[in-house]
Amino acid sequence: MASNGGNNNGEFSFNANLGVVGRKGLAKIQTHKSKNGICHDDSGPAVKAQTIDELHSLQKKKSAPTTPIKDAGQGGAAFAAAVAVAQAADDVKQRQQLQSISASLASLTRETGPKVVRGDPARKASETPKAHVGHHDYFTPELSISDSALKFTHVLYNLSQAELYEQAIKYEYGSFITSSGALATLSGAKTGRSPRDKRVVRDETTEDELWWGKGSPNIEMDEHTFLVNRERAVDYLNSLDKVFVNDQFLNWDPEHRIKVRIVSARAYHSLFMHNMCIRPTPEELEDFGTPDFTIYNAGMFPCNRYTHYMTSSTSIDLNLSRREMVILGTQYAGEMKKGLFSVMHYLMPKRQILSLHSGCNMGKDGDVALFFGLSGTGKTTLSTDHNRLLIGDDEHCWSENGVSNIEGGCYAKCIDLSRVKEPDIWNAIKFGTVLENVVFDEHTREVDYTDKSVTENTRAAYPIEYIPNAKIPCVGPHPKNVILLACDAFGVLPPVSKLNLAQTMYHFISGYTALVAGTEDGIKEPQATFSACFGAAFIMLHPTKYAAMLAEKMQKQGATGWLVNTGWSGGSYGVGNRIKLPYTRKIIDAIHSGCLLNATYTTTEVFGLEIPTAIEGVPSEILDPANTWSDKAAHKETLLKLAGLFKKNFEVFANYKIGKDNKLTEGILAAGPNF
Ligand SMILES: Nc1ncnc2c1ncn2[C@@H]1O[C@H](COP(=O)(O)OP(=O)(O)OP(=O)(O)O)[C@@H](O)[C@H]1O
Ligand SMILES: O=C([O-])CC(=O)C(=O)O
Ligand SMILES: [Ca+2]
Ligand SMILES: [Mn+2]
Repeated sequence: MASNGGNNNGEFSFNANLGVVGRKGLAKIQTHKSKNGICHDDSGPAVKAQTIDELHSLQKKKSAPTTPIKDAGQGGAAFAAAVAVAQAADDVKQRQQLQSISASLASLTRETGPKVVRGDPARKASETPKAHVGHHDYFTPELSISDSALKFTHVLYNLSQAELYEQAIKYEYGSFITSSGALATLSGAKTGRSPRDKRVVRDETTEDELWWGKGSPNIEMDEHTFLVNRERAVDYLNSLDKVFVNDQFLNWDPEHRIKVRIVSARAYHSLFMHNMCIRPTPEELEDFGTPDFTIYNAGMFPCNRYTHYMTSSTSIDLNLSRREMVILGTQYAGEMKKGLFSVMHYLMPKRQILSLHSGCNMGKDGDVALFFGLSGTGKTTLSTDHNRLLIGDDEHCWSENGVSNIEGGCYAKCIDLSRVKEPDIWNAIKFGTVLENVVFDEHTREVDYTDKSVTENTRAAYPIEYIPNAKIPCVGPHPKNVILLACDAFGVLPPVSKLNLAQTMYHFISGYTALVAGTEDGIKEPQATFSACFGAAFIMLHPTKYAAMLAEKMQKQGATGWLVNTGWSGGSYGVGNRIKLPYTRKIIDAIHSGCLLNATYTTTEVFGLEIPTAIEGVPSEILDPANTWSDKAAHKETLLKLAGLFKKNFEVFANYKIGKDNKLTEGILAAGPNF
């Protein structure tokens, strides 16, 4: 620098002699003239465009037509005619699609739905491929009697992951691409579900069918209030520049597939559901028709606190007869996933199919295992097993045909995620995956999975095929093993126990887990949670209905029940430690292989659980918790305390009949702790 521009003082200056800046202004730059005297910037071939806009329009080609062109003969005229027919059919279908979306978005008090247009309102006219400007690109209802009906609603319909990334990054505050290619998003003020804001319309039908009252997750609301909230959500969505619409499926069993439509305000929500529901093929989408169920997700837009029943600014409202759900005042995407799960908990039992809050995988020989458990107990972690085929991680159906996954994706907890311990989940966090509420380095975009700054409930939502050994289609034969997972922070339940049918039912109905409450200081006592059927927040009928179905199916198929404690060992939280994941995996391996079925067992006091004396790869002394506590008196005291909590919880079920005869009921009541 100093040699060609510096002066003696080390300051920077221009030297006029160098010809860069002259006193009379800029010096002329000499260019080499070519033979004909015309100057060229480059020597490559020219682009086939006259303008910048035209150049950009060349970048994207129209997606392949989804209607297969049949009878396309060799002759040019015949081919052209076939193309025209196919295009006309395409036009009709696309117009029907838009009409259906307009109907979904219709206000119930106005005559017609909004005018809907396909595509991003920000899309430049010049970017619109010519072929797209057919009459199917928009849908205008006949009547326009209000200002809101005059406005167009832009619909971003079943966008791809890449398109949704662009939408999120351009328009949604808090969206970033992480170093592994996942989309990091923030779910806003809510980083978990709001069960106390979930309401169900109580009408003549649901009055008798559903479980109401103490212990039930179904908080009632009336039809009118539902319609008020529905109108609020629909008006909000129609007031936006654009809405996202996903048309997808639930349930891999083709006989019992449900068509769902999700209307949402955020690309994050659309991408989440794209990953979590079953993705239709282009052909299936063309013939989608009218959805069986529709979600209106208004996200951050709150409910009106002056509306009857509203006790916060969040409301998640389910109307089974209208087959609709409205979400107001929460952006937590899990509400959509679990809202649809509630719907399945209503629809499937009506068809004699059992809906299950469980993970599911299958061995190479076709042996299927279910993993029940409350949030954080290990359904996703343990069903994702490199040696087995993953059928699904969270929601399944058990029918006469066997098992089927309800979803098309997985939703893994990410807190303290380790590449070594959970390699398949780690590798699934790549392009297309939604990463909720994680913290990352501002420069490298490297995620720090140990960071709980936003929440402890950090999550990754990815399509199931991101797990290399996913079983696609996600169906399997009848289960051989039914594993009940409990994360016992009291540290008194054995790492594994073999259950008889009555015990399996007892623990299924109890639905126990105990986690350490939150991350607040000073909490030393684990908090026991009992959630019937390991998913009380999602069931719609009385727990005994699901329990009776499970008992019947397990009995018929000869499935074995197991209770696995993925929680504490060697003392309660604070003294002991969480059982090492590799040990739990060894225990699960022994269940799958059949080894554990033929092991030697002893029976524990109080809970009367059968525990094995040895398992390959697991230190034998940890198999009986009584051995691992140094303070024996504290162990006995804690054991009795937990047994008391079980007993108290089960009192409400004592008056219910389970199954066809009373034998099962009596057996189940006797299968609990004895002290
Ligand atoms: N011994 C263990 N067994 C299973 N999981 C363990 C164990 N020790 C630690 N963990 C951790 O516990 C968590 C289990 O979470 P997981 O996502 O599997 O829960 P889940 O049952 O699928 O819950 P949800 O229904 O909320 O999705 C994971 O973060 C896992 O790493
Ligand atoms: O629903 C959620 O947000 C997470 C989940 O899977 C559960 O709680 O069972
Ligand atoms: Ca899970
Ligand atoms: Mn779950």
